[in-house]
Parts: sequence; structure tokens; C-alpha cells
Amino acid sequence: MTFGIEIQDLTVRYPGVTAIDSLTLKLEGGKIYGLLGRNGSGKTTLLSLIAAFRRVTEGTILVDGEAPFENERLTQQICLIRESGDLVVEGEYVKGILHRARMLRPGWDEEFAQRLLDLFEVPVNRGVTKLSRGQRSALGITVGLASRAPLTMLDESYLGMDAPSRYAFYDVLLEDYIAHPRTIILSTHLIEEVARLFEQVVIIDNGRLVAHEDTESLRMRGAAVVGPAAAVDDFTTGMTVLGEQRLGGTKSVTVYGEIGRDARAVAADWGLELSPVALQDLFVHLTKGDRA
Ligand SMILES: Nc1ncnc2c1ncn2[C@@H]1O[C@H](COP(=O)(O)OP(=O)(O)OP(=O)(O)O)[C@@H](O)[C@H]1O
Repeated sequence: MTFGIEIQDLTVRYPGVTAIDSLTLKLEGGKIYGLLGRNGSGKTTLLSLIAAFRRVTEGTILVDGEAPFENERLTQQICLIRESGDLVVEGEYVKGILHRARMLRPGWDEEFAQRLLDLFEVPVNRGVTKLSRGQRSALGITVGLASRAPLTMLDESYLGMDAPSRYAFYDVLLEDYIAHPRTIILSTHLIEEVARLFEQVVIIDNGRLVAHEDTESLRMRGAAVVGPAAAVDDFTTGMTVLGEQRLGGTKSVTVYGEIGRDARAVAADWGLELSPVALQDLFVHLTKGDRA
């Protein structure tokens, strides 16, 4: 079971700031989405509304065709894990958190949960406030994945984990998603690390939608041009340059803008290599706005 999401003209205002600004977005079910945005761009606000942590006041959100707020069917089936550690309750033990998840989540897989706790070495008999930051993140990930919710959202929830644990998490997420397809939204600042998981990318900035595209087509919005320095310079003259690196006589220049067929033929002629742009470079370019 997978849930799609339809968002229409969604606006969220806090005193002095519009966190979400007339956002319209349709996400099909059964894909892994990357939700990218700079600090304060509205990611957590958006995910909290989709997860029915807050009521929508302007615009609409439909998950699997229904509004999620105070909708029991949906709240059991939508799982949002936030980095802020919603699971960390004074006096609560890891075992207690797992028990609650087991009761609440219709799709809970106990064996899988135990496998994840072992993998990430989470001590189950410890109070949650005594866990290290990485262990708390791992507990969040365990609850997020083992719930097998048709809509699973992880909001920076793996940020506290060290690199080997994060990579183990990416592998296990992909493996479990293939075995149990569902809609997964990952919000992250570790863009390059997670990019290979994303089927589609949603970029928001100042609460507005900047891009929603297949990851590959987004990466084709520009190119990394590599080859002899002089030829690379000639080829990229007049293009929007996102960054460059030089190593001896070889240069790599990342440009924004589609490279047409004729230009590609010229590049091949000049011995230049073209490859898609790193998602992070595009993200920086698309969100730099007035703040740069
Ligand atoms: N409870 C609140 N009261 C007032 N303003 C808020 C509240 N929550 C969020 N904001 C503001 O709304 C905007 C969006 O915040 P949000 O937490 O959704 O961004 P984010 O993209 O998740 O940021 P980050 O990447 O830093 O976690 C920010 O300007 C933030 O200061």
C-alpha cells in the first residue's frame, strides 16, 4: 500500500514569517522523494502538516484522497520521524517506545525492528534520555522503517548518526523499500550522500516550490565539463558557471543550462567529457536567491 499526496495552495503563516507560501504540489505514491531546502525554507512545517501534527488553515492537503488532520485511518498510516526527537520522553525506555509503535502501527514488523536495533546497536533496556544522539537517531530510524507506513517521512532523522551507520541505513532503506514499496520522503542537508536514493526531488525555498522533477532530469539541467583547461574555458565561455576545479592542465567546470546536441558534438570534437551535474551544485544555484 502506498499513499499519494496532493497539496493545493497551501499557506502557513507564523507571526512575522510566511513559512509556506501558496504551495501546490502533487506526489504520486510509491516513490522515494528528496525534500531539499535551505534552513528555514519550510520543510519541517510542510512535513508536520502532511503528518497531521498541525491543522491546515489555508489551502488543502490530501493524503490518499483525504485530509489527514484528526483522521484516524491516516494518522496510523502516516509516519513522520523528526530530528528534534519526538520520541524522547522523560522517563520512557526504548522498550516502551517500541511497544507503543507496535500497538499504533498496523504494518509494524517486529523482526525487522529487532534487526535494525542490532544493526545500529541501540540498547533497548536504556532510558531514551540516556541515549547518545546517534542512538536516538537510530531509534527514530528503526521506528520509521519498521512501521512500514504507506507514507513514511524522515525529517533529517539520521543526521545524528555517524557515517558508517548512515550508509548502513541508506542500504537497508533501499532494500526494504524494494521489498515493501511505499511513499518515502526524506528531507536532508546531506544531499550528495542521499541523492542516489531519490527518484524525484522537491526543492523549496522561502516556502515556495522551486523544482519538482525526476532526479536524473534535474541533473541534466546542467553539466560538468572536463578536459584540457584551454578547451574547457573556450567551451564554457558565456555559460552560467556554478563552480570550477583545476588539476594540472585539466579543468572541470560545472555549468547551468541545457547543452544542446550541436554543443555536445563540439565537446566531443574537442575531447571534452560531459556529465550530469551534482545535485548539490544545482541545489545551491537554485536556492541562492538574494541571500547569496
Ligand atoms: N512555531 C513557530 N513559530 C514561529 N515561526 C516558526 C515556527 N516554526 C517555524 N517557524 C519559522 O518558519 C520558517 C520555516 O521553518 P521550518 O522549520 O519549517 O524550516 P526548515 O526548512 O525545516 O528548516 P531547517 O532546515 O533549518 O530545519 C522559519 O522561518 C522558521 O523560523
